[in-house]
Amino acid sequence: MQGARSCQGPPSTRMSGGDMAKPLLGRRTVDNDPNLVPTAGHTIGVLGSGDFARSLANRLTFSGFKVVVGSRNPKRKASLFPLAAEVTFQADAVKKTDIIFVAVFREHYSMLCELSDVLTGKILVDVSNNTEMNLHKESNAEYLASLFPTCTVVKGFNVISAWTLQSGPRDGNKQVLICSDNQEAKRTVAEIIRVMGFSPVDMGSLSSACEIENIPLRLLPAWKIPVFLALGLFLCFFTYNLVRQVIHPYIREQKNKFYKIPIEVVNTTLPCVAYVMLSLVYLPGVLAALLQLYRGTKYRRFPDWLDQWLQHRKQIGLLSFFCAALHAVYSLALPMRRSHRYQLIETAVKQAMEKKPDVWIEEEVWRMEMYISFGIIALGLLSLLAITSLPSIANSLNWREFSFVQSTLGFIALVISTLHTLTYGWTRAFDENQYKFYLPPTYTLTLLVPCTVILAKVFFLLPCVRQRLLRIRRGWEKGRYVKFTLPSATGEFSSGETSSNV
Ligand SMILES: Cc1cc2nc3c(=O)[nH]c(=O)nc-3n(C[C@H](O)[C@H](O)[C@H](O)COP(=O)(O)OP(=O)(O)OC[C@H]3O[C@@H](n4cnc5c(N)ncnc54)[C@H](O)[C@@H]3O)c2cc1C
Ligand SMILES: NC(=O)C1=CN([C@@H]2O[C@H](COP(=O)(O)OP(=O)(O)OC[C@H]3O[C@@H](n4cnc5c(N)ncnc54)[C@H](OP(=O)(O)O)[C@@H]3O)[C@@H](O)[C@H]2O)C=CC1
Ligand code: HEM
Ligand SMILES: [Cu+2]
Ligand SMILES: [Fe+3]
Repeated sequence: MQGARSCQGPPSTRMSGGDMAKPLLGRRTVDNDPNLVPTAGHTIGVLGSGDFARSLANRLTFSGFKVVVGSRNPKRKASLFPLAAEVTFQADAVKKTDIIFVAVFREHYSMLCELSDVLTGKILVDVSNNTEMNLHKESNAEYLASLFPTCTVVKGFNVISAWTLQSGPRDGNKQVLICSDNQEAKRTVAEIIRVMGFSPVDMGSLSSACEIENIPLRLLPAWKIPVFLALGLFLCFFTYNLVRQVIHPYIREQKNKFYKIPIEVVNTTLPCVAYVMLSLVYLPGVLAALLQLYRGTKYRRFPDWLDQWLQHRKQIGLLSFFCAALHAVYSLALPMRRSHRYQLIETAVKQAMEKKPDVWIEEEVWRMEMYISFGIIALGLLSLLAITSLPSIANSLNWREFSFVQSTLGFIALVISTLHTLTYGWTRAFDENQYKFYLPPTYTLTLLVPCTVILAKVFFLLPCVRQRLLRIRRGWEKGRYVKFTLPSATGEFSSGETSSNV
């Protein structure tokens, strides 16, 4: 595979693997040649004069290296580089150094072939990225290695953006993942990375290059489905609330209520999304348990959709928390608004004219005290879940503690959110005036899934169901007449002990 496209050297000098690479490169280059210890003052080459080359040259000169840039058109590009950097022709630049960053796109690698003679025995650092995952058969770095078999290729820097390079390692990600088949070359590049203020992370041999090249292409992969779910729910509920709160009064009573869109409509939509998403975190667990009860075994795979769902619960939960937090802030802002002040004055004037001295309604007062308190507690619990999902915190908890917070406290948060919604809604579901265009109040819609989840969880607590579920999770199977006794048949131990994160 390598030989076919190589544009360098006779076949006998080609290296096919890591170990064979060593004698060719020669220990000379790293250990015995004092010029090659990559400390400040050493000359480093950069091929290409684009954005990345420029940032790289900047960072390298700031770090004390001498930089020589190889361009096809050095006269035109020289002004773009720091004065300390020498900008010259590609072949000229390559001759002046032993470590060369190849800052051109993969598509143009083959055009560097004319340099193959001067490149012999040097270290090439491949910094390239692809536009798509697995676009090519082999990684860019392996392709470069196949074109220049007498060079040592080190993959690195592709996970760092030109911007991060420019602004220095204080902002953004500090880690530079590198890999190579040649240990010494890798050590040399790692040292340069360290001098530049980043931290090198050894990813092993050049065959890892593919993995490293895919990293910058992954845009929050686990978040895609949850984010679309949240956006979809938001859109549904937003439209529904818009119709009920704005369009209905406009059509039926010619009243202009468009001012409600930025805060009131959003603040009915966000909590609904938060609440439904929270119930969707606990629904797949219920479905999984039902499936296990029905099948009478845990040794069969869940269907793919359920598997996917179980794996996305963290992201769904965190998005739910995000919406709930926004909802809380929006709710606190409700009485700040000018419209609210006008309404207060309006009702006060009305009451004065009707000569009603006391407008205190005990039931309404209690309802509000209750639902706000429930909301605050629920948000508090969700914050706890969100905090424990930070890797550093999660690592400091043992498995039972983590599962207690995530599974038990999370479910309690769902129950309290339900109380919050119920006390907020109160008897409104039975009030005909609340039905706009026959559409029921929004909160009644949101109750469906959460209440199902809560009822199902209560069902699992029934002793007979619980026993069976516990046995199944301990490996018991329906129809296999294996004598099986639970260590504690009375159900002494908590469910946390027997469940595992699927
Ligand atoms: C703000 C927030 C942050 C979150 N952060 C995280 C997070 O960091 N990490 C994370 O994982 N989740 C996170 N979540 C999601 C959620 O809290 C967890 O997934 C939680 O463990 C789900 O609890 P559960 O009781 O439904 O499921 P689990 O306790 O996971 O059980 C689910 C189902 O799996 C099956 N099962 C359990 N044990 C076994 C077994 N031994 N063999 C076979 N099947 C079994 C059962 O059918 C069970 O019903 C977060 C949620 C929120 C709201
Ligand atoms: N921009 C970024 O943030 C990052 C970029 N990278 C990687 O760095 C490499 C360079 O990217 P970037 O600097 O953004 O790209 P640019 O398009 O800005 O620069 C590419 C450079 O390649 C040189 N080049 C050499 N041969 C050719 C040729 N035949 N045709 C066209 N150009 C050629 C050109 O320099 P000249 O005309 O002087 O010869 C040109 O300036 C890519 O592999 C990219 O994936 C990696 C991580 C981040
Ligand atoms: C500090 C925390 C919270 C406060 C102060 C708060 C406050 C409020 C207020 C004032 C309302 C009424 C909104 C209106 O008048 O239109 C409301 C409704 C609601 N809240 Fe909360 N809440 C909090 C947390 C939560 C949490 C954690 C959830 C669920 C995850 C939640 C879900 C809901 C729902 C579903 C409604 C009904 C929306 C509707 O249909 O109009 N709230 N909350
Ligand atoms: Cu919807
Ligand atoms: Fe070229």
